[in-house]
Amino acid sequence: IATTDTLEKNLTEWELLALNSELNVSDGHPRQSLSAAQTRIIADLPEIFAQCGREHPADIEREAVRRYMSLVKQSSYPADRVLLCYASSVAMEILARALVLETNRCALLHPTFDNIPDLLRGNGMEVVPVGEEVYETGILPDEVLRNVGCVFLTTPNNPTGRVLPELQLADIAAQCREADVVLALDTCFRSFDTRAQYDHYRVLEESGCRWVMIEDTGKIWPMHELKVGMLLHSANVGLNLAKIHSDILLAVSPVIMRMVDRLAEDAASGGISDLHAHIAHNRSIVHQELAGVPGLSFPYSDNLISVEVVDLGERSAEEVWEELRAQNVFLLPCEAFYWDAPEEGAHQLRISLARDSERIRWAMQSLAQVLSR
Ligand SMILES: N=C(N)NC[C@@H](O)CC(=O)C(=O)O
Repeated sequence: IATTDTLEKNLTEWELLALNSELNVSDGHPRQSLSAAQTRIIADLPEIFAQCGREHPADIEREAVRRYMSLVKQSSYPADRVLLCYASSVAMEILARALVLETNRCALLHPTFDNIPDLLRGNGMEVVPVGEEVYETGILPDEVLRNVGCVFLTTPNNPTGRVLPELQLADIAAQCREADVVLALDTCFRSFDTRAQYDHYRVLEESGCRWVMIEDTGKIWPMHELKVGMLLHSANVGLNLAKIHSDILLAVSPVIMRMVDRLAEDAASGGISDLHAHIAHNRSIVHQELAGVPGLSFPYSDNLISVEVVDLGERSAEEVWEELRAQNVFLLPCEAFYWDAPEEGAHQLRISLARDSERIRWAMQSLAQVLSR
């Protein structure tokens, strides 16, 4: 029985319930222990803080962005068209505020994390769904393309992990160019999947379409929300993004930017492959611990991002969530990812894999025990 506090929750409100709990495998923010190299970087924060008093912020920002983009192999990013934000959701809010001055309808990938449609709708936009099949076909439905001012795609997608391949990006960008529609990409999870690391900016710039890209360090490193969102755009985007950005902030902290620089440097010299191995190991723990439970399935098996979805078959995800909550274990019900057809997620729970492995094991042992009742 859904208690009053579980009705009509957005995903982040579900995640808030888990935030101060013993076993939070709900939100996709990294909470695993630091590596030795990351511990050294944190120990250097006093020196990093002192450097920020001696160096120009622009130099620190430029170097950190360069290092991050090098890590995710984006060599053609426009270094002079980067707006830094406190979070990728701030970048999304800026985009939504700019878009609504030119169009009142946006096409958005379905399913995806619900703060995206909520931010668009909160700015007065109507949001129409586009299925993940466009990641295979590279073809946007004409009835969609002719009736929106923006197409917004998440790649890798959350929670499915589906990646928009290079050829399909090129085809979609060409369609957006021809229809004079802004193409926006949210790539928050791209560091987990090398299939999402072809040079997107070269493809976008070559297409000539009006494009906006959102990058995010918040899903990569366990920095207690010390992170940066990046909003990049084409020269011809024709949206007053910089002006709206200036309404919202002057600058992100150079301390965070220098920290990101150091973390990206370590990641490029082995840290990111260690992270991939850790996530893969945690995914295998999920599959091992649930192997004996009848009626379950993992619908997104080729997913490489730091989450895993389990389909409970006939079982209600919210009822199982409640039983787990009684044991202080928190997963994430998936209904709200399916923002245009919630029933499609009514039997799915998402597990965040960016945790220490024993926590994943405990949480899955609790889930197996609840499901075998
Ligand atoms: N602004 C919001 N609502 N942030 C939450 C978001 O970062 C969590 C997320 O993306 C995930 O759990 O997969």
